[in-house]
Amino acid sequence: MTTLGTPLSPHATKVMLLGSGELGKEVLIALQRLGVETIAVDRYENAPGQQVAHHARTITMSDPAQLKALIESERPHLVVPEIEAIATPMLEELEAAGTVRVIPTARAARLTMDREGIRVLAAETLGLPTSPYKFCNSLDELQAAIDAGIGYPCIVKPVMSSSGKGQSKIDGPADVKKAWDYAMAGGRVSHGRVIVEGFIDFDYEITQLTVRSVGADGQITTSFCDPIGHVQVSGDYVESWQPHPMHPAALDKSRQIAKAVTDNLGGQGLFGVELFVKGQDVWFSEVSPRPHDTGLVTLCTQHQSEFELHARAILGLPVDTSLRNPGASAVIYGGVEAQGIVFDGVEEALRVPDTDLRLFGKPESFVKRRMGVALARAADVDTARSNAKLAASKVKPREA
Ligand SMILES: Nc1ncnc2c1ncn2[C@@H]1O[C@H](COP(=O)(O)OP(=O)(O)OP(=O)(O)O)[C@@H](O)[C@H]1O
Ligand SMILES: NCC(=O)N[C@@H]1O[C@H](COP(=O)([O-])[O-])[C@@H](O)[C@H]1O
Ligand SMILES: [Mg+2]
Repeated sequence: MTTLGTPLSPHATKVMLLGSGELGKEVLIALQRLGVETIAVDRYENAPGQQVAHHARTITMSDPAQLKALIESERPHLVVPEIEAIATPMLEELEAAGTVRVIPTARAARLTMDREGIRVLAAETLGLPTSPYKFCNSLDELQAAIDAGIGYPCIVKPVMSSSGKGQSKIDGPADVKKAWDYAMAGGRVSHGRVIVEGFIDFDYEITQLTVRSVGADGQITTSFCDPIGHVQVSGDYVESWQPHPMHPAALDKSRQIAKAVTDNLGGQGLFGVELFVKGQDVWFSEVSPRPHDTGLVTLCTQHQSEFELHARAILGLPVDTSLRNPGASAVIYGGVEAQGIVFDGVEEALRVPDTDLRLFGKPESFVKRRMGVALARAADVDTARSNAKLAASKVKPREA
């Protein structure tokens, strides 16, 4: 049984988010609605989630000493990683010492912190279908891996990166050095190591949101959301929709893969399992042990968004993963490099029928930084997609 306290009192239930971007902001809001005291941590001041939490802290989360000092001084009941680049071995240490509970588990945070841990677990330990892959520490090793069987086309990614940073496709020998140099410049924490993956020529890709929560019998139970379809450009999501129609056999395989991975990672919370689908074949790509960017669409499609599902699941509360109506999301990029930008066209955007917006409030804009998202609900996914894209296109970020 879960007992919740009163924020800012001696009996508060305290939750600390490590990473407080657009996804964390929505989790923090969901937690606040349940009367949880929240601590938003990020690498820079005024991160989106820091603007809505009870407490804001700014540290280098990849520095184990800083992370330990912060957790020991704040003493949260739960620590919720929201990005990958965290000193996860320190989280394992603190969890093992009984200092804190990490969501979903410290081991899951470590395994998914870089591409190597999760890929080896999925492909080699669990035997799930994935793209062919090899890890490389130098340009020479990369070329050798491609020549020895990965072949062309292939995709190179820094082992530690997200949202497509440092990722590029190699179509032939002329692209190899460019891809290596780009990966070295683009990782979130520079490591000098990349994964090269054989290119999967999929029909479509989905995110299978999967929730591990406590059921009425006190046991962990797994529930699935309707599949989310999405489009990625340069490794970053630009559009998503729910539900994505699927052949029953492909859906069944997707859920078997999602169950196998999330059972192994364990703990409580929501996971975003990324899958490639061609006909009835399904490949595992990667998993976030936390809400997924493509799942922003659930803010307008489900009775409980992926953020509310995460909040409920981690607190041991019941969840409802059912779809309310079809919908879509479309990303709004900054388009400019500037601090404190302004957004024209918000009114025009919201005149598009059945739409909504999230402007994340990031203090600094970059050309390809995600600054907001348009959401649209409709009777069918096609209408929702075109309305979400239309609404997003009306919003014009510019320098103030
Ligand atoms: N082996 C592959 N074959 C074909 N397409 C791929 C492959 N790997 C990645 N992609 C494409 O690039 C996208 C991003 O890849 P991936 O999810 O590995 O990157 P990421 O940086 O972790 O992104 P995010 O953090 O947004 O999930 C995929 O969703 C897919 O569209
Ligand atoms: N694909 C992972 C993802 O979307 N993560 C989201 O982006 C934020 C970082 O944004 P930033 O790079 O603009 O600071 C993260 O904090 C998280 O909310
Ligand atoms: Mg991904």
